[in-house]
Amino acid sequence: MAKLFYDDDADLAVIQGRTVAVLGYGSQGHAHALSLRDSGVDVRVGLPEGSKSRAKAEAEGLKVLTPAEAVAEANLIVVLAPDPAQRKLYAEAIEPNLAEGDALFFGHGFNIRFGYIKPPAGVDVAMVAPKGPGHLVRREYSEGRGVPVLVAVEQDATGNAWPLTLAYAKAIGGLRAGGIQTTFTEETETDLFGEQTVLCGGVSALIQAGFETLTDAGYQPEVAYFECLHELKLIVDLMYEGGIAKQRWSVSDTAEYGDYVSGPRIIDDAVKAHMRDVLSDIKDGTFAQRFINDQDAGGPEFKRFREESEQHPIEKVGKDLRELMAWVKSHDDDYVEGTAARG
Ligand SMILES: NC(=O)C1=CN([C@@H]2O[C@H](COP(=O)(O)OP(=O)(O)OC[C@H]3O[C@@H](n4cnc5c(N)ncnc54)[C@H](OP(=O)(O)O)[C@@H]3O)[C@@H](O)[C@H]2O)C=CC1
Ligand SMILES: CC[C@](O)(C(C)=O)C(=O)O
Ligand SMILES: [Mg+2]
Ligand SMILES: [Mg+2]
Repeated sequence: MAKLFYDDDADLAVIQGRTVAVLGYGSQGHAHALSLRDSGVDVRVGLPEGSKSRAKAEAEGLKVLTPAEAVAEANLIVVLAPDPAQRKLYAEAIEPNLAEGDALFFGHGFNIRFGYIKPPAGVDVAMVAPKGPGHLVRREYSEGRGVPVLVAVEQDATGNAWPLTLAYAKAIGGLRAGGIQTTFTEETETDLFGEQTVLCGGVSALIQAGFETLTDAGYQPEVAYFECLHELKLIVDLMYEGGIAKQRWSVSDTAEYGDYVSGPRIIDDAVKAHMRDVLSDIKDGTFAQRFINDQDAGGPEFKRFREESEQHPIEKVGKDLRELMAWVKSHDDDYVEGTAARG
């Protein structure tokens, strides 16, 4: 049985006594910085000179410094810059400014698991990894709820790493939903597997394949969009509330019977064999090395994938249809559609 933690298992005072540097102010960084501050924690944000995010953090009244200055001031540093940027950030701004007894926190275990960052012996090394996108981490916290977290301690140099990790998890709302004790290895491998095969890669490919199958057969793209993408949210909401069983309770018997008959024809043993191959590439570092090599070269493969996927016909028909539904809107003011906007 997994070891679970809830709000009563943590004491906010443990982190309220710390000086925290949040490095990065993107999806997770803004959520952690704002919720830590709302939980009474002394926060500064570390961003390079010229960073586009500086104005956003300053507009929230947060103190913004360079990463090196923020680390030097802090005794708890949380690394929430993009994973491929963390190795250089660590070497240039974190390592030279780390002091004995500091705590180094992560939101994902990638750089520790694959050895791109090797912290010194005298610091606590821990992780609070939300199981949800950062914008939802903040939205849920603000509405009195929370997104579950995985918590791990890689190195307990001070003997205080666990109470500190749980206090951090509580401060961002994670223990309202529950924290599960794990290791950097388990979090990294399962997180990469989940996002590649199910949550992001698997679902996106499944939606596109369904849309293409219907439109290739002559059905209207608008119908295919509602069938394969829009309604997915409504179906997943039922799964979120009551598991797959609740979804099967609400849909028609026709749909439920078709689910049993055709689901295994789509997700068959060949798909599971591909999943095992993906897991193998994750565990032996093949995926990590490919990602880091591409990023070190300026991300040519990543940019090409992003541009190609944004040209898929489902994006155009979806944009047009969403504009006709006033309640279907982006909750995130800084989200702009299109590669050009994201840079
Ligand atoms: N996205 C998510 O929901 C989740 C992410 N995680 C993990 O959280 C961590 C952060 O990911 P995510 O929030 O997606 O990251 P983002 O891509 O959203 O981070 C972008 C932010 O980092 C800043 N940044 C870029 N380079 C540096 C640098 N060298 N020093 C300081 N800041 C920098 C950017 O500044 P600028 O605006 O100037 O570009 C921007 O503020 C990763 O470890 C990730 O795996 C874990 C769970 C979910
Ligand atoms: C599912 C993608 C994720 O792992 C997440 C939001 O949990 C990520 O890396 O962004
Ligand atoms: Mg994840
Ligand atoms: Mg992830």
